[in-house]
Amino acid sequence: MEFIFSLEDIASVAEIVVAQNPKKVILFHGEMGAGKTTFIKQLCKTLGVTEATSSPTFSLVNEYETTDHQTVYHFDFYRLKNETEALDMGADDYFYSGNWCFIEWAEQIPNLIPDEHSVITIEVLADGNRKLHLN
Ligand SMILES: Nc1ncnc2c1ncn2[C@@H]1O[C@H](COP(=O)(O)OP(=O)(O)OP(=O)(O)O)[C@@H](O)[C@H]1O
Repeated sequence: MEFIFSLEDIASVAEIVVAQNPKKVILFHGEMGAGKTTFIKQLCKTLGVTEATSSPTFSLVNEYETTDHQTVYHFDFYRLKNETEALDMGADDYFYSGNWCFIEWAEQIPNLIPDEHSVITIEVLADGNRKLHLN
């Protein structure tokens, strides 16, 4: 499933993505600045996170609660040194907890990703719009 969208349409794209019943562990692929964090923030809103969301670039993970008491974890492994560091912060426990796990730079932890996951790839188009692919 593929969408082309700007920031104006991001909420409707996030709604469609959630309606597709993706796996709860979702890997986000895309170059720096592609819009991974922006889309994850929107997904959080769509799921019912009301508090402000920010990038977990330094903390590795941020945790949010939705109004209907679902838990959402947002990971950014860009600065991770090795997979051991991810195990030390309890990555396994998070990934198999049954909660939403949105993971940026999962390429850094190839051996820790559960088999059951979805992938969202975001690409920047020449006109500045984004192309999102869900599988
Ligand atoms: N769908 C979109 N249409 C237009 N601009 C967008 C879209 N999504 C994000 N942007 C813009 O792209 C910029 C980078 O977005 P963002 O920080 O989410 O990228 P990222 O992929 O998370 O980057 P990084 O890997 O550095 O964390 C922001 O200025 C944001 O407003």
